[in-house]
Amino acid sequence: TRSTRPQRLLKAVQKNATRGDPQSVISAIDHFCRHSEWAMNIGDEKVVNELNPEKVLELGTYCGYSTVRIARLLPPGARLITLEFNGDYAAIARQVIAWAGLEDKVQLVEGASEDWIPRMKEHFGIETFDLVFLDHWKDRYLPDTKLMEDCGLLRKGTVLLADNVICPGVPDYLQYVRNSLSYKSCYFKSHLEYTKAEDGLEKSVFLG
Ligand SMILES: C[S@@+](CC[C@H](N)C(=O)[O-])C[C@H]1O[C@@H](n2cnc3c(N)ncnc32)[C@H](O)[C@@H]1O
Ligand SMILES: O=C(c1ccccc1)c1ccc(O)c(O)c1[N+](=O)[O-]
Ligand SMILES: [Mg+2]
Repeated sequence: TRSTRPQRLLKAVQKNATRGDPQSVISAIDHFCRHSEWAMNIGDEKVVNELNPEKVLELGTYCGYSTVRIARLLPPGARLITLEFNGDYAAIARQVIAWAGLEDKVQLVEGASEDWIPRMKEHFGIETFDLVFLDHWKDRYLPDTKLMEDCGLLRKGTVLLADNVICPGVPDYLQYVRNSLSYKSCYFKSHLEYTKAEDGLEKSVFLG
């Protein structure tokens, strides 16, 4: 049977990237997406860098591209937990993360955000997160944000970084973080990965 796009993306990484070199993994995936097949990775243009998080939560792993982008910048001891409920994607992502040599910084959990957000404390010993990257199905951004609030996982200063707030768009989430007195929100205009369509990231700081 025909291979899947994530399988072809992984082959491109194993062919073109150097084991243990996260930047070469990122470049190999960007090249694959520009010249072979578009894929829904955040891409190389939508970037916010001034963060120095110790505890990061990523919602939506897919093939692990953004996982590698974030984890490669984490200092020793810092860690990223990434949630992916599609088993096929999770299997590919594990191999991409391993190829980048970042297994020690990343915990990939195969499961749904709504099931695992309430278990962060008892299962991972995480009290609060410094950074949450929202990039899973767009109808989950708002309910999962409220769930994280209810579970006490956000502290004064926690940064929520949301992809695709314009394309495909997340109107209910945007309205919430931009109008809630509990967040200071700002928009980083960019483009939908590997295209000229407008998109951008919304950075929202939880005020407690
Ligand atoms: C856009 S892709 C993630 C892209 C990745 N963050 C990157 O930039 O490389 C969205 C992923 O979220 C996963 N997903 C969607 N809803 C989810 C949920 N509620 N819990 C866990 N994973 C979810 C999908 O299976 C898909 O792999
Ligand atoms: O929803 C799509 C989508 C819709 C239609 C076809 C392909 C992808 C998408 C597009 C760009 C993204 O950065 C992204 O995170 C997603 N997503 O699925 O979460
Ligand atoms: Mg996205």
